Amino acid sequence: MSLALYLSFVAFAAGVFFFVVLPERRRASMLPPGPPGDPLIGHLLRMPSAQSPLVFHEWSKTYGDVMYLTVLGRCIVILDSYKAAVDLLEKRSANYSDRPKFTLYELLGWDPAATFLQYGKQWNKHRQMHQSYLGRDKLDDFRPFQTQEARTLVQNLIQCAPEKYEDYLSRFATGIIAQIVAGHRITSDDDPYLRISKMTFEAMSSTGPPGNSPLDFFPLLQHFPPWFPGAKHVEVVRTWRPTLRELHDYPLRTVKNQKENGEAAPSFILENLEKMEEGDDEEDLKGAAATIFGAGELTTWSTLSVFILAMILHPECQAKAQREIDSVVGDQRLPDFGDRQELPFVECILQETLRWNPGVPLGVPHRAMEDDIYRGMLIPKGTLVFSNIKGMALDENVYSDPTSFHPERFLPTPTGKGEPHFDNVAFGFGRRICTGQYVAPDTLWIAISSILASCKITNAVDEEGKIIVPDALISDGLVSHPTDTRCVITPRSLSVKTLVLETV
Ligand code: HEM
Repeated sequence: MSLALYLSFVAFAAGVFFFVVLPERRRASMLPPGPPGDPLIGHLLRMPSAQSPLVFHEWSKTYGDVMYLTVLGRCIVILDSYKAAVDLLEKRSANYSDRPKFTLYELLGWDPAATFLQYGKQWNKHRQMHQSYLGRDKLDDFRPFQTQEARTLVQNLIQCAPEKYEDYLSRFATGIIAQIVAGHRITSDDDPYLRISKMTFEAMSSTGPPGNSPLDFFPLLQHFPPWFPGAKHVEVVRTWRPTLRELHDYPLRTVKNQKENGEAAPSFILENLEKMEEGDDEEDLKGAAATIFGAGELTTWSTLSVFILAMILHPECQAKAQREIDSVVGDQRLPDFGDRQELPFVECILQETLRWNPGVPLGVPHRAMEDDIYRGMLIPKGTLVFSNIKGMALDENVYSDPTSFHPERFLPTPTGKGEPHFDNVAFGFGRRICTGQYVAPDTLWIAISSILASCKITNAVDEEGKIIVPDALISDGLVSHPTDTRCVITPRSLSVKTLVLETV
């Protein structure tokens, strides 16, 4: 080898070392702490297969509230404290308001959907549509039908067989969303919205949470046959896409017809149809409406199921809330929104339900648009940032005895512990915060207060007469749902039963 060649080789090696290896090492040394991973695949084999929010929370006790993982080269940060989530997702929202690309969900037909759209013009348009219809100033418009649906819910609960309770809780959630989106009131079991929403639920159950399938990691797999390893979701897409498209098409088609016939009730779709201008794409309205179904239904239903589970396991809380309702509302009527301020313990039950088992325990991932430095740690561009909402609920620095269901924690001291309400955590953070953040608590409150006022929730018994105590287990997935809510729901008294059945 000539000297010149040798020197060029040394110069090249030194260049690589100083300009590539050293900066990479320096970057790697600045990454947030996390459990050790494997070469190339990172934490793929170490990712929890179940109850990931709880496992991440345990890991955070060793690695801190900003924890770093990688899976097949994809960087992931888990935020396990409210402070870190606010510091990054709210205070630095200009950098953290993007979402990763959810290839499987897009192919399934969730396109365009505000929840999954990347940060930009189209997301902004959808967000504006949601905010202007679901804003705090619109709550009074929804309260009459929320109240009516809550009355129907208790009528159904006290008359149906126990195995139908979950169906009626789900129907209540669908009923509210159908009213918001399409001005439609559900009155029969074979309502098209019930059918579409049931099928949508089945579709989502067969895919798992967004961003988790091999298609999301390797989008090219969409072009492979379903038998190819990792491409089985191609078949799932084929099976379920028509259902998802029906969820997009049916509401707009129906409201348009009603509008032409002068029969359309006020709704999200009607308001936006009337605002539509030349050149506006109907697909945007379809997507924005379907997203309200997708994001608002299961979350509301699951939270109500958590409430039922809590009441089965904590009859003392149920009795205390009922005493409060009796003293404020009496037994001649059911609670309405005008009573909310006077019922602090019912409010605590709502907050504790949101905290004890948050509906969306790992949030929906945000995506860092540029490199960022936080507390001296590097969060690389492209990192998926998860808020561990469940972890925040279990933060012992904020909530005493956090695994217990203890609504009094929110009451001011000395009666309670003055701990912070959970509705500023449960709905996420920053510019991507849930657009149902105002309407959802109202829906939940009127359902919870109506159930407490009129129903007694007790343990079911098995064939041998033994009391069934459900495990407080929660399903995995984007939205978590109690796995066992077996109970018996009866009217609190004969007079309440008459009142409920006569109230429309
Ligand atoms: C108990 C009920 C609910 C819970 C716990 C919940 C929770 C959440 C959470 C944690 C997020 C992610 C926020 C983030 O990225 O930081 C979210 C997003 C979203 N939620 Fe909800 N939600 C509920 C009900 C609703 C309802 C009733 C609606 C509509 C009426 C709704 C519409 C949305 C939408 C559109 C997004 C995506 C926002 C975006 O990406 O810009 N949610 N929700």
